[in-house]
Amino acid sequence: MTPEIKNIAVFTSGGDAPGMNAAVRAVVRASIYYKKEIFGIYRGYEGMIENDLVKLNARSVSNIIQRGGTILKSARSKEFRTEEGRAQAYQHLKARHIDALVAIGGDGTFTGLHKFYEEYKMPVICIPGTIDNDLAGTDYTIGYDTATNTAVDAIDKIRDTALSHNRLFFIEVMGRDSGQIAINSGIAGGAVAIIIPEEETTIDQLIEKLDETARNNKKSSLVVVAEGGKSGNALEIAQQVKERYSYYDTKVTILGHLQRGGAPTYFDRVLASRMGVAAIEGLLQGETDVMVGIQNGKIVYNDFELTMSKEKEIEAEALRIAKILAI
Ligand SMILES: Nc1ncnc2c1ncn2[C@@H]1O[C@H](COP(=O)(O)OP(=O)(O)OP(=O)(O)O)[C@@H](O)[C@H]1O
Ligand SMILES: O=P(O)(O)OC[C@H]1O[C@](O)(CO)[C@@H](O)[C@@H]1O
Ligand SMILES: [Mg+2]
Repeated sequence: MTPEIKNIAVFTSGGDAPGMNAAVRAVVRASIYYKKEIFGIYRGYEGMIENDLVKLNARSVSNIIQRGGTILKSARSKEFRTEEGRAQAYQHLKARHIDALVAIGGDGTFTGLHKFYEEYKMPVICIPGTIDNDLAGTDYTIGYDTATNTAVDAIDKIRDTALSHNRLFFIEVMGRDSGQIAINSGIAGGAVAIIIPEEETTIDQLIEKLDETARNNKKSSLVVVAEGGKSGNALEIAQQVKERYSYYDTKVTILGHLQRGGAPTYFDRVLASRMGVAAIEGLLQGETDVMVGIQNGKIVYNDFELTMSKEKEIEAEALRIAKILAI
């Protein structure tokens, strides 16, 4: 029989994402509801290795549901990738009588958590908190909705200038190796082309599309580019297009980290609240080495292999309509 869980620790890891605070709040309050002690680890795996944790109570998470970033801070820890680093983290957790972990982060965070579980068999559960929405097994990750809305807002503003000056803008959005933000901000922002890592778009194809729409009387255009695409980043793509196609005055805007900040949308707050409660309930029911997910509106628990063995696909429907609408 698995020993009873009494002391739980929660942390945020990888890139911060809007809604992480709402998830921390839900984890803390659900733990207290189920009469468990709850601790917060600062700076993700880095804080675990450095024994940087504090006991939390219901008031520790007051007034954070609406805030971007993460009150627990976040980090990318090189040391946790090593056996020695993870051993040190385990020693500290053991000394503090921590007997279960809730991680809020992306694919990297879940990978580290899985390794830790395999080595020490401490019950662990992951909540997907990343703007990238790049985890299979969940329709949405916390922060993705907010980040995509931020991108759309920026695209709308750039459109004003594109229209006023008859320009072609390449707008780079975030998503390490993932076109999720790009595809949906591109559709919502009315992009003429959306370049994503999951689908090859050659410079020839892009110029052909721009030319076709220009012949259709289009005077300005927006191209949304996901970072890390096969044809290069937005600057490189824009340069290649500029060299061969001079119809437009071409500009590039990289949205960067502004997509990670800001108040979470209602969607991310509710998602984070549901997932936070589900993480604690799952742990207490014996779920371990799993990620909480949401599929067709219902909470699910997916094991590590299932989550990581497949790439999250871009919906074929989204790709199809993006092309139909760009004429
Ligand atoms: N293979 C691994 N082994 C051990 N730990 C890992 C591994 N991969 C990642 N981690 C740990 O997880 C941390 C977070 O991973 P990463 O930086 O990839 O961000 P993420 O969780 O994927 O979030 P995001 O992509 O949104 O920034 C890493 O800094 C590292 O400490
Ligand atoms: O600059 P940082 O913090 O390393 O993060 C950049 C990466 O983090 C992400 O935003 C995910 O949080 C990726 O899309 C991006 O490549
Ligand atoms: Mg990641």
